[in-house]
This record gives sequence, structure tokens and C-alpha cells, in this order.
Amino acid sequence: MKTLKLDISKAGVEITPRMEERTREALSLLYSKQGAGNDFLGWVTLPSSIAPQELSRIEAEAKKLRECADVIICIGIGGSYLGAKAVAEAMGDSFAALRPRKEPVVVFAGQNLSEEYTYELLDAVKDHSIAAIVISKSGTTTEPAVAFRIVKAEIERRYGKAGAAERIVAITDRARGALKTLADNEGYATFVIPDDVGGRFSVLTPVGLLPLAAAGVDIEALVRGAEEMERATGEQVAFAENPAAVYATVRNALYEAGKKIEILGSYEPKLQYINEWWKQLYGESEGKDGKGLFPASVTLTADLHSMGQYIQEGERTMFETIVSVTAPKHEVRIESDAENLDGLNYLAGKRLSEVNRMAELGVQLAHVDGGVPNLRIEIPEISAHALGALLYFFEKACGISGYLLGVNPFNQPGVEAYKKNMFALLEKPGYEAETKAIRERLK
Ligand SMILES: O=P(O)(O)OC[C@H]1O[C@H](O)[C@H](O)[C@@H](O)[C@@H]1O
Repeated sequence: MKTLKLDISKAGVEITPRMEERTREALSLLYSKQGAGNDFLGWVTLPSSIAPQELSRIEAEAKKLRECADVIICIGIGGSYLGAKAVAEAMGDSFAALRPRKEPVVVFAGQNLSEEYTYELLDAVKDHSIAAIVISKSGTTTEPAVAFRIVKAEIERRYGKAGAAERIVAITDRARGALKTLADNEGYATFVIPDDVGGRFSVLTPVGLLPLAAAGVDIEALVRGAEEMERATGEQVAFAENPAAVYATVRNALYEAGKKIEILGSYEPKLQYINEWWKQLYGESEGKDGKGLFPASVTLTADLHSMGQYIQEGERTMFETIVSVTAPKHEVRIESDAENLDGLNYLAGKRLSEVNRMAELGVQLAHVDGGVPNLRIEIPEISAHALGALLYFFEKACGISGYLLGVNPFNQPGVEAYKKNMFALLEKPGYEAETKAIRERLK
């Protein structure tokens, strides 16, 4: 079976030769490096260019962390967090908290500034051995820097400076940033985020791979899946056979036809953080110059009972993309009940996945009838291999899509605006004039 199938039969889009041609040009720009943001295209060939020695080094470091700690605290935000979180959630056990713990766990920090969250984390790890992976491409992002200062102090208190150096791994830029300086000074093991790979495209670098290996995920399978998708979406692949090209074309056609929102959804709650990763990928890549589809998400069938009404009958400015999983790994059947008081005997003997599938098909038709075009991305199962393919598929389609939209998909200038205000409010040295000005505005 193919690693990933795209079904656009319910999208209501007729792909013209002109559209195909434009997409081919956009795809070519990713390879010729003649487009906007061309110094951030390292991700295009990342899966096929990861050296086996690099994977082995990541696996060895993960093993070391797993041997010395019950809890590995992974610190990062945005692209330095969401990829690992997405795959770890998808591959993890939804009820791990209820089971006796046999393996080290990876928990995340630095993705917020919440005192409650941080207090609970420190309190929860009190009786556990700990280690940390700190990730920041710029090495200067406030949230992870603050979280790391706190976690580092806790690790040093427990294990001393030399012990901390054995338990902390930094993933950052080759040369720049405060984290690089700090890691060098403290003698931490470090991994490099390549210059030409932006944060939101970095899941297949140590940024995603080290935390995932530490969480026990088969990162070689993840990379193999991505590599297969790299080939399946290559420049020489026929348009109709290239799912990333077709997806990018259809979502842009829908945008041009007046759709402003793309909702990514899945009937597997384990994929919820794939949605979050996808939202950053597309939101930061396309939302600029007053343009871009707004990336939203739902987890189904839960959200049919909250957002379902709006999707069915609200403003007709959205379309849906569903990530559909062909086969669950486990089997649960609905039993027959002698009294049938709940009236569910018509489902007796069926697997829950059959019911889920009928919900999916029924919703698709209802939404299409209600004016919400539907795209369907089918993956065979939730496995490291299939997820690797899915992640690369979305990255490739995002690069193509951004070029079709006419933006630079590889920058995010808008993210800086709030930071200036926050630093001014926190009286960061160098922001004296801004502090004065913002105080006036808040009077
Ligand atoms: O890895 P870092 O440099 O810490 O960046 C973490 C994140 O924060 C920034 O503000 C950017 O908008 C994101 O694209 C980035 O992924």
C-alpha cells in the first residue's frame, strides 16, 4: 500500500493545465533555489541527506539520556517543540498515566510562560531523576530561555555543574545565539540546526529526532517514511502522481475561489498535535502580506458536537482536509446486549473503527452538501514510517503553496511585533524608550 493517498474528488476543483503549470513552476523553485527565502530550503532534501552517522549519534545521545533519567524535560517552543510533540503524542499511549511506568518519559516545557505549569512540572519531577534537552534555533527565544534557566538550576542543584553537563543536551545554531555560548561554556553535548532549515521545517533534524528517540520512537523509520515522500514528491514526478503538488494546487484554487479557512481534522485523537504542528507550518509560512488561508483544526468526532454546527451552516468561507487512518492497530468490537435498552444492537459485532469510518464518510458528504469542500489524506496506519511521510508531505506542499500564493514562505516577520512590546513592558535593557512609550499607552 502507498504511504499516503490524496483524494480530491470532493474538493469541487477542476485542475486546469494552467494551474498544473504554475504548480510545476513553484515546485521547481524549491529545487532551483531561485524563489523567495531561498536560503531556507535545506529541508527539501533533508530526509535523503541525513547521514547514518548523524542518526547513530542522535540515538546514542538519546540512549544516554534514557539511562540517566526517568524524566527527560524537552524545552522549546514553536518549531523547536511542535514536531516532536506531534509525533510523540501520535506514537504514545493515550493512557500512559494510568500504567506502571517502564520507560523514561519525555515531557515538554518552555512552550509557555505559565507559573502553574512550571511549578507542577518541578513538583512532579521531585522524586524522579531528570535530564534536559534544550532546543532553540535562534538561541534567544524568551519562553524556552526562561524555562531552561529554571530547569538548569534544578539539575545543577541535584547533580552539580559537572553532573548537569552530562544530563543536558543543547540543540541550536552552529555559531550564534545565547544558547550556543551557554552550551559551549558549560560543556554540554550539542547538536546543530542547519542554517538553511527554518524552525517549522526542522522536525527531521535533531530538533525533532533527539526528543523522539529519547521518547522511544523509531526515528530511522520516521526518516525512511519522509525519504519515501521526498521521492514521491520530487521534481520529476508526474503532476497527478505528486500528492504535495496536487494538495497545494487545490488549496490555492479554493483560496482564490473565496475560501479563507482550511480546517485540518482527524478521527484519531492521537493526531491532535499533528494539527498544531501543521497550523504553525502553514500559518507562519502563508499568513503575511495581507494574504493566506487561516489554518484551523478539529478533532473528530468530538468537535462535531461543538464546531459541527458552524462547519455545516456558518459562513461558507472554509474547506476541510481530513487526515484519515486506514487501519487501527488494535481491535475493539461492540457487543450484543440481550436487553438492547440503548437500542444499539444494530451495531453488534461491528468494530468501532467501522462506526468511526461511517461517521467520517457521513460527515464528509454532509459538509460537502453544506458547501464545505473536502480533501482527504489517507495514511495506512499511525506508525513512525507513515508519520514521517505525512510530515514531509505537508512541508513540501507548504513550500509549493507559499510560492503559488506569491509570498516568501520561509520568513515570519510578523512574529516580532509582540516581542518588542513584551520586552518594553519587562524593561529589558536597550528598550528604555519603548518602555516609556508603552507605559504612556497603558495609562
Ligand atoms: O527555535 P527558536 O529560535 O527558539 O524559535 C522558536 C519559534 O519562535 C519564533 O518566534 C518563531 O516564530 C517560530 O518560527 C520559531 O519556531
